[in-house]
Amino acid sequence: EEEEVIRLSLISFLQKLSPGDPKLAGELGWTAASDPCLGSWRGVSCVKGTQSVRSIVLDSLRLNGSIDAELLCRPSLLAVVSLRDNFLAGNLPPAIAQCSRLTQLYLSNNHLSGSLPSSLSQLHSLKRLVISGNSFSGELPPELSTIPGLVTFLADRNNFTGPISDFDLANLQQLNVSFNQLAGPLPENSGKFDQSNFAGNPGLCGDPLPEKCTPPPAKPKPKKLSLRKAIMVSAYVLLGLTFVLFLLCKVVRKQKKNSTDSLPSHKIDDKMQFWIPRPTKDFSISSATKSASVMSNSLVVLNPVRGEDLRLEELLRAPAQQLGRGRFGSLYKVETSGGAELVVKRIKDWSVTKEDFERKMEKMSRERHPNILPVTAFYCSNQEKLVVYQYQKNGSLFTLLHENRDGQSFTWASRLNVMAGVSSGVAFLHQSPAGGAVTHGNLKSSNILLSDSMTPLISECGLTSHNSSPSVAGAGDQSPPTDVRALGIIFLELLTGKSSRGFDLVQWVNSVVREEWTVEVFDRALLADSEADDGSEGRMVRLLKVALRCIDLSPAARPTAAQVAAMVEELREEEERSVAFAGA
Ligand SMILES: Nc1ncnc2c1ncn2[C@@H]1O[C@H](COP(=O)(O)OP(=O)(O)OP(=O)(O)O)[C@@H](O)[C@H]1O
Repeated sequence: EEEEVIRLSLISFLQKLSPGDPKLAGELGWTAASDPCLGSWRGVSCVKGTQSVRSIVLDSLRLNGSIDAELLCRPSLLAVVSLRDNFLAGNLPPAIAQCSRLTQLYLSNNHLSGSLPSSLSQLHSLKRLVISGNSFSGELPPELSTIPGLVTFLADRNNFTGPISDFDLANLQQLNVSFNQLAGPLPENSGKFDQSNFAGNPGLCGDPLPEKCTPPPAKPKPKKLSLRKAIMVSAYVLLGLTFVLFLLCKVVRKQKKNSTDSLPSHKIDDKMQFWIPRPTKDFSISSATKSASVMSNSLVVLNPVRGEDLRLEELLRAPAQQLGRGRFGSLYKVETSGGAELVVKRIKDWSVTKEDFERKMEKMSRERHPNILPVTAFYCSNQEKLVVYQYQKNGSLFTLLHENRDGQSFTWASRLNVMAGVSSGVAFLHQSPAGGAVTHGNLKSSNILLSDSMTPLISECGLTSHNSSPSVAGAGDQSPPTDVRALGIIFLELLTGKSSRGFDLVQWVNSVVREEWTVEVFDRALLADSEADDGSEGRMVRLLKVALRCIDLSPAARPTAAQVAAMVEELREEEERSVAFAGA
């Protein structure tokens, strides 16, 4: 009964959010006949193992209606509501206080107006309230700051007026009230925030703003003058913004052009083709055929594939599909006549000698680690260096994060497992006991593959030279701290859900963190993850800090991969304990 009431309430809530689009509920799978907790309701997740809705995330859906809080608050354990980047209008109804378990409320970038209901202060569990970019007006209710657990309050770009001197900032970790019409002295403790969080309020004064509050109030100026000033300031701001926008457009256009220029070969060609069809000076099909018997003897099989007698000749003749052409050569998917699916990396332009290469491959075959993709076989002559791996049908971490179209969610716990696995694999490479460390040199999310059981496997280990001699091309790139930096970027991709291809992820994360908007960097999918409890968010922030240390500009300041692995493992164990505890 109760469940049905909740279902119908939520459907009506959604209908009121999108009055112009009656089909939306159906499109999102919100039907009275289906269960919100069985995964068919998009944007809804439930408390693990229960029928209780925990979060509702309906960002960027062009919703243009209004919020009916009474309908929204029916599920008694509702903790997260996110309706960002829509066109919602009307006010935030006082009945929002009925969502008594609410911890996070995100309403930024809508057209909401009216004053904030003071009943918000009854939300004792509220931790984050984000209402930036709306048209809210009136005073900020000071009671809001008495919610003990409130750590984030972002209300920039609204029309709030009046004083905020009664605000208690002791517990707040993130605050932004910039670009409103607030006035008067700033509250105590404001100095712990950057002044940009108060900017754009001409009437505010006191630390950290440059305007001092001490001088007696100046004679009130005639209204006309201040209006003129305001118009002038707005004109300047508008002019500035237009200029910045213009620059941004240019940069984006340039980046787009660069990325298409430099990566045409990443397009996967579906046509099956013979994979060494082009006769080259040193190596042609005819020369390959002529010496095939010699060559088949020299394919070194390190990890036999069951039921297959792998021979070079067959590899060369098998139909192949080019998967990519990267910095270190081309990659082909090959299917043998016995049905084995393999990939062959054909290494090009590589300065390492045949002996070095063989030594490296054999060393890699002795050193096994659960997160390192083993080399199946390799071939090495003066003209060709080939490395054969098993094809991993679950693809790479890059694909899973950035090209996963079937909406299957990549949970916080699995991301944490990937981070633990990858850092442990890199630490192993760097410390490998069997004579000399190996640096990867080309670590990135497309080189992390996922096994059948979704275990992360680092591919292409030992393919780059770790010789630090400056005479080796690109050797400057190849040091353990460079791998650690790459590890940091992979962590950032996992935490933000954003790709670092054609996008300066590091710069973006740094800018968001500098503005003290830390939580805004996280992937929204993580927000909706029903298994991620309140403690998980703290662990996300700690991992973000680990990632930021990994990408420190000074290589000497970065932690070692082993230290990273230990930190991640600790967080992973904590997460497991908390899930076990919650389930108990
Ligand atoms: N063993 C494998 N199984 C399945 N897919 C793979 C395997 N190895 C690589 N891939 C995928 O094939 C694609 C092409 O790989 P390739 O190594 O050529 O590209 P890259 O990683 O971008 O370049 P590079 O490593 O040379 O810098 C990538 O998306 C990669 O994730």
